[in-house]
Amino acid sequence: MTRDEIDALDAADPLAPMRARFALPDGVIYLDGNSLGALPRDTGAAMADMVSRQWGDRLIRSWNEGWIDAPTRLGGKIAPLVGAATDEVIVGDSTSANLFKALVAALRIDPARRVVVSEAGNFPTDLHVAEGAVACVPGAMLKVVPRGEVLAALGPDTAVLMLTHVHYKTAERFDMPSVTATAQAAGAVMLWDLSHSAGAVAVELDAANADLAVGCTYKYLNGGPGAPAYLYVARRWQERLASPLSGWMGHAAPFAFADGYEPAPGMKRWLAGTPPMLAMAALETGLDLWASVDRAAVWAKSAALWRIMAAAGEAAGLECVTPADAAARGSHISFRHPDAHALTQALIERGVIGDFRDPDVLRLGLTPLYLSHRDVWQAGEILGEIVRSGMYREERFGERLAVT
Ligand SMILES: Cc1ncc(COP(=O)(O)O)c(C=O)c1O
Ligand SMILES: Nc1ccccc1C(=O)C[C@H](N)C(=O)O
Repeated sequence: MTRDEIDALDAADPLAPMRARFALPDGVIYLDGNSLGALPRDTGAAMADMVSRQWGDRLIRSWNEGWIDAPTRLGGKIAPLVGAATDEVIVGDSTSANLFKALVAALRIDPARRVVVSEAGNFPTDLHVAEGAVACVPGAMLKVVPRGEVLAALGPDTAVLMLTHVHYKTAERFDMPSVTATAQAAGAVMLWDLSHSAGAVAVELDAANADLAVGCTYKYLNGGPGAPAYLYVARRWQERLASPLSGWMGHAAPFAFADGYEPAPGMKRWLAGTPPMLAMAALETGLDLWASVDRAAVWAKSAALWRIMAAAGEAAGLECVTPADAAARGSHISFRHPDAHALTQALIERGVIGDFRDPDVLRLGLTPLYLSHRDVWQAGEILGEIVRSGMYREERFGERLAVT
């Protein structure tokens, strides 16, 4: 594509005004919003209000002025982004903690079903938490198989199939409706991790008849570092499942201060402790940005940005490990290269921030809310220059960072 064609795409982009809603540093093309989303301009003021007015002035009265309902209110704001009803999503804890709650609850449905099936190479926390969850349920075990074998691994002993919808490394996307149907036909419950999906691609949990889902909010939802995660429980499960982390905020009447636990109706039972209100304030600002956004335009732009970077990678002779079919991938693009770490560092030196995924993947996040077509095109030009010049082989790019 020529630069004029790229500029024409930006001129016609209905999402172009969203760029001004984010505070991005000058001289940086940020292609890591799939790891830590950018800072919305309104977040600072919202947090200042939270600190000085809500906490400082209103003090404990704030719990009755919007705080106590924040987990369900924010869940309701995430719901349309994942194709759920507002009363099927709650915000709280981390994705890891929500995975644990969902897995143990699913393992308790039927004592004859004791196996959690998942994909080798899934995001590590999913597998690590599953290891921990099966250790808490007598007789339970984890079966991790290659991606192409997950459906064949389902059997009469499978309690739950746990998969990440869009793969963190390759961006490969499972077909949610058909995988969910296959798991359920085998008698298993389907648990999706939507961390790389929500805000990046269309997700229709209810239409796919999903059972359980979790996801993080600090990537495409721009909630801030370590922002609270979310949990989805399909309505038909809500009165049948209970959280193994039976804390007082999930009690039917927390302020009755009873000794015995009685789960709250609906999604509130999945809360454990007190919601982190400072973090919730930042997250709510990120979520509110989505209210006015045409989601179909976001999914279409994700695909268009991807094609621009794919063309640049191809021109530079890079091996793309992300599927070309837009329906079979998420919003990021990954290239395999033996010097992927050095390439990532060289890009960062040139102002293009992407990331490296061990052992050999350069991963570039293409967030449609705040990236222009020109940004992605320019990043692609810089990537081509770096590859062709071989400058990434210079010694200074050899040092490994602790957090990549
Ligand atoms: C698929 C997936 N699951 C879970 C997580 C993270 O979980 P947590 O927020 O608990 O660290 C990530 C990324 O951080 C992820 O990519
Ligand atoms: N939470 C983090 C903290 C520090 C550095 C990265 C992360 C990520 O979120 C990584 C991301 N989940 C990934 O798909 O690689």
